Amino acid sequence: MEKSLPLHLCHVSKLTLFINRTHTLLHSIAISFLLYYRASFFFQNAISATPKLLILLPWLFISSSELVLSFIWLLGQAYRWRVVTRSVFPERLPGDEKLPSLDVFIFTVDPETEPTLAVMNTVLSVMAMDYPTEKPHVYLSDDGCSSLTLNGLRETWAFAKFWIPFCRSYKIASGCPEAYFSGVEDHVDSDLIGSDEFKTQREKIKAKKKTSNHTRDHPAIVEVMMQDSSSDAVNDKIPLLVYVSREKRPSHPNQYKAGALNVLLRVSGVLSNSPYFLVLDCDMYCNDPTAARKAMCFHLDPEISHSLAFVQFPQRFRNISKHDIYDSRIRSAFSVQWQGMDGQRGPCLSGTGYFMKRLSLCGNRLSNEDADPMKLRQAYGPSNELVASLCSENDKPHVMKNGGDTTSILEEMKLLASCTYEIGTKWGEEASSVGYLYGSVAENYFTGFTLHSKGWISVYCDPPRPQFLGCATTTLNDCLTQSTRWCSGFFDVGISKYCRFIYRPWRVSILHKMCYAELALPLSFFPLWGFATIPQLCLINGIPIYPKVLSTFFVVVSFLFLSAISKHLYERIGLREARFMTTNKVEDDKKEYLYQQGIFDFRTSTMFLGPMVSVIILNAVSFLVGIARAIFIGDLNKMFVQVFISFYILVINYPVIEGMIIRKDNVIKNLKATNVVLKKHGEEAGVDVLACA
Ligand SMILES: O=c1ccn([C@@H]2O[C@H](COP(=O)(O)OP(=O)(O)O[C@H]3O[C@H](CO)[C@@H](O)[C@H](O)[C@H]3O)[C@@H](O)[C@H]2O)c(=O)[nH]1
Ligand SMILES: [Mn+2]
Repeated sequence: MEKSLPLHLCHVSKLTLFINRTHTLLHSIAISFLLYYRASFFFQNAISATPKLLILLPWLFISSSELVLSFIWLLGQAYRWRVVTRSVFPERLPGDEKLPSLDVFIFTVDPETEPTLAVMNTVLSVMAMDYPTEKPHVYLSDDGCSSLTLNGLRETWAFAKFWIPFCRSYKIASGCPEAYFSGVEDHVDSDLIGSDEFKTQREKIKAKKKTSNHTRDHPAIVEVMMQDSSSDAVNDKIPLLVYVSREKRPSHPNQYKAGALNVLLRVSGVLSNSPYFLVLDCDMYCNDPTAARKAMCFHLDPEISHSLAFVQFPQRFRNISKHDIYDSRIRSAFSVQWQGMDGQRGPCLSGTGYFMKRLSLCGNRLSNEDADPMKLRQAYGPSNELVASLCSENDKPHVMKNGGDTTSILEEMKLLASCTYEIGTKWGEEASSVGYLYGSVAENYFTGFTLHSKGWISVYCDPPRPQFLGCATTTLNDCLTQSTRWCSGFFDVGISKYCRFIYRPWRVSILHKMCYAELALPLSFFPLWGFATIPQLCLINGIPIYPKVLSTFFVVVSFLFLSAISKHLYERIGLREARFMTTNKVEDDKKEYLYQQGIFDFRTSTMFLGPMVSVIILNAVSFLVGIARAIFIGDLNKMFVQVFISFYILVINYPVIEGMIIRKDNVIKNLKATNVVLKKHGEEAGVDVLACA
């Protein structure tokens, strides 16, 4: 009886479905009216007199902006079409002995920006997961090849022998020591911290830290930490822990995280070969020991298991402030888009916090007739051990435990982690089924996308307690660096032959295609620039480009504005709470203070600040000109929408204006400097513009 109960349920809220679809319908009717209004202008002008270029050009620009925005909006509706949520029942899983073994991959690259202590906390948190003692195997990939990280891992191994039995015995809610002990800092003796002894100790540690290798030219290093088989009580056993630093040579491209992922796929293949693996960024500790069991509720469900590639958990962050001024929690992705995609073939691969089926990346095509060792070697490389692991039954105990030859296995793993191993093989090759794909800095998006194209599905699991907690980017500079990397990564894929609409178009539904296309095509810059400059320049020059107040089309424009804003607020507030430049995870007290207080930190490059400041100056000028026109010429009726747009842009950018004019702190230095430079350059141009008006 118990067995027939489902392991998970999928809910579709009828109310949300109704609201979303009605909104889509009404909004698209209004858009059609607006497009009709624009088209009729060109039509009338074409048959009447020849329109002046000065009027035609802005109309053309604003019409194309509206067209592009409508297209983006239309793509975005795919997320709203069928939003699903899921619940899981880990207590209904089969007994511990029937659970599959699980490899865990953790990645770190630089001990300077990714503090070793935080990485070790992540390692311990997964080692302490509530999963049968011998089944998880934890691998740490260190792309920085730092002795600090390796020594840290050795220490962690020693500490784990005490920590993990403690967590198991007392059912500690989070296996991350830092999270568990936080609060203890309050009791730290401040006299001790001020003492000379403390200072000398700190300097010693600092000096030790500097001895880290951190090089881009080194051989592979692999170290396996495991208990001897004679170990005592079950509760005292701890998972296998492996340190891997792949070989790096300046002459060989390292393929960033995708390269590191493929090395761990191979190394773990010969050592533990678990049928599933969990991928975590170094800052994402496991916040709920039952996370793996929750994922198994999907992977072990016979109904979907054969086609399920991965279970994605949302990225949640431990350092989000009340105001969250930079939207560091990435609400649209994890609260709207992924749920919407889950109603189709499944969410995107988010890079961290997911449980992947090994078969989907290694050996998808391995039907019996294909399992020719020669062919396998061509695809997977020369390692016999690896080919054997591909052919063997999954879930086998790892080789070393069975008394295998330790040295030869270590040598094999070093071969698998060498930078020449992939030459001539199919690793990372586009459209092969071998490993993570190269060619985009957003390896997660690219790989997830091709998995979906090959017919695999994914599910999104978002339980109330965050399963994994990471460190969000909390400075403007980091947020901009991160989104630039993502956009260029997505765009690389979007404009390649892997464009969602042309790559294997028959494999996925039109709605799922639309979701992927919406992410891959960063077109919003075009309407954004259009709306931030065209109505304003026209206002300054006295050219009306929107309907008069209280005309029929004015109602259409107002409806579109209110409909867009209210839907946005409903989703964000009402509903629920090209080089891989890694983000900084060091908590800087001053920056952290600003973020927590909701104070914008403008210490970023003028490349980002320049456009922002110019737009604000333009909108301020056009708003003032608009008001002056209303008073002296009395044409507010014709110009109302344009005056309103300028005003609205100024209101939503208030923090920048505050930084430019009111604030005196040094955090806004760059902004002030940009402002001064722009003013100087703008003065002459500004005179010209005003002269035209
Ligand atoms: O050459 C590299 C570069 C990065 N990393 C690791 O990749 C992870 C993600 O890097 P981070 O700087 O934190 O980037 P984020 O923007 O936070 O990462 C998101 O976006 C990436 C794709 O751009 C995905 O790979 C990540 O999983 C996803 O969390 C970190 O653990 C790094 O240590 C490596 O192992 N090797
Ligand atoms: Mn990160």
